[in-house]
Amino acid sequence: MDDGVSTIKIFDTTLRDGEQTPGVCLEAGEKLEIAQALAKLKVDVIEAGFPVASSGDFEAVSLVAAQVKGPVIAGLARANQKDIDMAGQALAKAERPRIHTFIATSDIHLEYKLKMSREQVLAQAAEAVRHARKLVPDVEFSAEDASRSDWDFLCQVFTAAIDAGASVINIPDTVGYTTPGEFGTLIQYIRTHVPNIDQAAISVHCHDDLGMAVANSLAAVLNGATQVECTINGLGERAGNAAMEELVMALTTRREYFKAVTGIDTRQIYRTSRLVSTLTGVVVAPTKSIVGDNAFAHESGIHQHGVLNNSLTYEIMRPEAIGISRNAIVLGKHSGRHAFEERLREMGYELEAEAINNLFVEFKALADRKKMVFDRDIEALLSEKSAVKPEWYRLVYHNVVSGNQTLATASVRLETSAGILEEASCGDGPVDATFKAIEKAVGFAVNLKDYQLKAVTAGQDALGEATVWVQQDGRTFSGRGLSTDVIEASAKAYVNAINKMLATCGYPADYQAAGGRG
Ligand SMILES: CC(=O)SCCNC(=O)CCNC(=O)[C@H](O)C(C)(C)COP(=O)(O)OP(=O)(O)OC[C@H]1O[C@@H](n2cnc3c(N)ncnc32)[C@H](O)[C@@H]1OP(=O)(O)O
Ligand SMILES: CC(C)C(=O)C(=O)O
Repeated sequence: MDDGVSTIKIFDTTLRDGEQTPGVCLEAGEKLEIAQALAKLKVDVIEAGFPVASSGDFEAVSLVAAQVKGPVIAGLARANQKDIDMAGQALAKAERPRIHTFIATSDIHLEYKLKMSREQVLAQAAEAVRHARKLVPDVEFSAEDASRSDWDFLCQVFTAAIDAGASVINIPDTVGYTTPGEFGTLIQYIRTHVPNIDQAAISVHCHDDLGMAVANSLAAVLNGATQVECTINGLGERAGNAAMEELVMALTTRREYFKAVTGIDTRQIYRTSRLVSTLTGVVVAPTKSIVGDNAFAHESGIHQHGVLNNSLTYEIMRPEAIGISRNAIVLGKHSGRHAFEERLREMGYELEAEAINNLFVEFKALADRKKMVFDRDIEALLSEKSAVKPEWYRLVYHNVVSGNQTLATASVRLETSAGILEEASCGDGPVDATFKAIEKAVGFAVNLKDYQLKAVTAGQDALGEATVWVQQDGRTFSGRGLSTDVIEASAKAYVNAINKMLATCGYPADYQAAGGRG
């Protein structure tokens, strides 16, 4: 604490707990891209994954550890030697590695899940921290399901973990069960009943099952927690985690109340939210606080009147504070490179000259098809470029004949390293016909789980953004496509999802057995 104002560390777990959102699966390259955005946002800790979970996650944590500088890079590990060793290896190249080890402390988890006694859990927690400390100097210990644990046992476990060398003790509300008043009291209890608490930082990790993850985290801050764990857009297991943008903007907007600051560059919030939404395929609800489309929109006359006179009448923060520009210059096909570059800078992007040149070419192509190019269009172009695209297949051409009296018929041409594939198919509407033609071209059955289409901005000439989810080996992969032609956007999204699926799972076994065709 300094002048009564505490500094709250932001521990971002978008890449670990956020990836536990059903249907989300990020490749190593996608995790790296999000981690780089998080570093720009100036989070204090990036939990990059759970290295023992899969070779893909091990690779992702290693990549982030090697390439992302600035924040502490953490890897999760159960309280056992194998997990901790794997985490240590994955973090080997990190500037500032942290092993985050955990074990449950609630009786319900001990009895039904771990089948361990309290004494065993206590000993295993201490042993795990001791072992992790042999590998890295910074170890975080979490007592899973802390909020439903016996408070005195919890304090014993934390005391042992700190004695064993934990630098951070984390108090998760794993199942989103607690309430702000109760959680604040628990933090106070831990502060007064763990004798060596001064040797460790207090962290909290709240879930949103009852919609109180952010409120509970803030109650913890008011009671002495100095690290909060959270995710972009509130992603996470079940109903998700505390949303970083909400926590940070609550602390920023109500600074006089919380008497706390973070090191976050809030102007990076909006673009990070968009990037995470694009790469995870999880759409942000329009009414979502801070980053939803409606967060700064005013529908009713009385509100509009007030905002026109002074935005403070109905806005408690400025959209510019999170990186949304209110009066953006609208760019069009007559706009030049200077205006385009200036707009990118205002939007918080710092791109290399070559990247700007490439983007400018795409911007001009879009401006030819669309009267006005808005910030959201530019973001969409940027996020499409950013999405990792292992290009097994590339859509070169598509054509559809469709109508209310005609059976929709589509033909597609795909390029692969082995040459050109062309196929045609009928279907139940133009999108179905196109997907069927693509499926015939690649030569294996694709398990389509979901499909979504939305306009990026308003107007008949708006860019259409298609998202497609496909499944293979029990895993879900999302693909995204962008075009003013919604069938083309859909076809691109389908091909992108197939490419991502192949990058992780390889070709389906029956396809390989049949000799393939790509
Ligand atoms: C609250 C949280 O969010 S915790 C993080 C949750 N995230 C995940 O589980 C995602 C990644 N998980 C995985 O990929 C797999 O579950 C793995 C690789 C970790 C383990 O897979 P498996 O070996 O097949 O075990 P499975 O998941 O079925 O069961 C978990 C095992 O870990 C044990 N376990 C669970 N938590 C812990 C812990 N914190 N410390 C030590 N052991 C634990 C369980 O008792 C069970 O042991 P058992 O196999 O001897 O019965
Ligand atoms: C591993 C811990 C911190 C966790 O994710 C939880 O308890 O929800």
